[in-house]
Amino acid sequence: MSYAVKEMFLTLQGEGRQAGRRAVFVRMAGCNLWSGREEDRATAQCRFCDTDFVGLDGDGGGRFRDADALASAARALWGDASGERPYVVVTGGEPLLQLDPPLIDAFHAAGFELAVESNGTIAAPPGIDWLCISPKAGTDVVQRAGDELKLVWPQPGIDPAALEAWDFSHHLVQPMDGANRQAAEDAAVALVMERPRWRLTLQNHKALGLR
Ligand SMILES: C[S@@+](CC[C@H](N)C(=O)[O-])C[C@H]1O[C@@H](n2cnc3c(N)ncnc32)[C@H](O)[C@@H]1O
Ligand SMILES: Nc1nc2[nH]cc(C(=O)O)c2c(=O)[nH]1
Ligand code: SF4
Ligand SMILES: [Mg+2]
Repeated sequence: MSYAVKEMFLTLQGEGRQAGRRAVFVRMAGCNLWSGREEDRATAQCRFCDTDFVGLDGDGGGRFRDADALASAARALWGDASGERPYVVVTGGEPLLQLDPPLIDAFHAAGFELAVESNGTIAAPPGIDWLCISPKAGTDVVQRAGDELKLVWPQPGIDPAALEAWDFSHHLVQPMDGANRQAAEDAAVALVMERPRWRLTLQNHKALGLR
């Protein structure tokens, strides 16, 4: 099958337990919880998105005819830096709309360790090396196991205590960026102080002016 990619770039992973790590980001186009159009935001299932995932027009974006073409473009972005296994983060949009077993195999064949950032409403295929799930209030999260659960906070309608029962190695809380970011940071710190299972994660790339 072919793959619709908004953009592809080399940066540092900004968020979560792998923050600070050199990574190729592959941002898949499209999401199942929002059209990506501002006029639809107020009625979308996910209303706080900080990302443009519409179209194929970003740097390194396009329609890739098959899995090998996409994986080798990502591998070229990594370059010849040695000493660590190349690391790719597939995000979006919602990457599990498109990430299928042939693409997972192609990333591995290209030498990558594969991380995925997903909203958890689509079951993850096997073979992902690092799975981050970020639940959205009011949605049916079917993927309740993985490596890290990244809760954007505050989200009325989500009970952090209930999420502690899900099968994740790390429980992270990330302040919601937007008009109320200061209040969101305060709320995220308060959650950690109340429930020590949770650790704070900040969006380092934004503070650093990276993508
Ligand atoms: C743009 S989403 C793409 C992956 C997937 N659709 C998801 O939601 O997990 C990447 C990450 O950014 C987080 N995110 C989106 N908007 C945010 C915001 N306004 N503040 C903080 N994190 C946000 C998401 O929760 C997710 O963890
Ligand atoms: N540097 C950087 N780190 C990130 N971690 C998760 C991101 C995402 O949008 O999925 C992201 C992103 O957009 N940029
Ligand atoms: S699910 Fe992810 S990509 Fe989709 S609108 Fe929400 S944050 Fe954005
Ligand atoms: Mg982002």
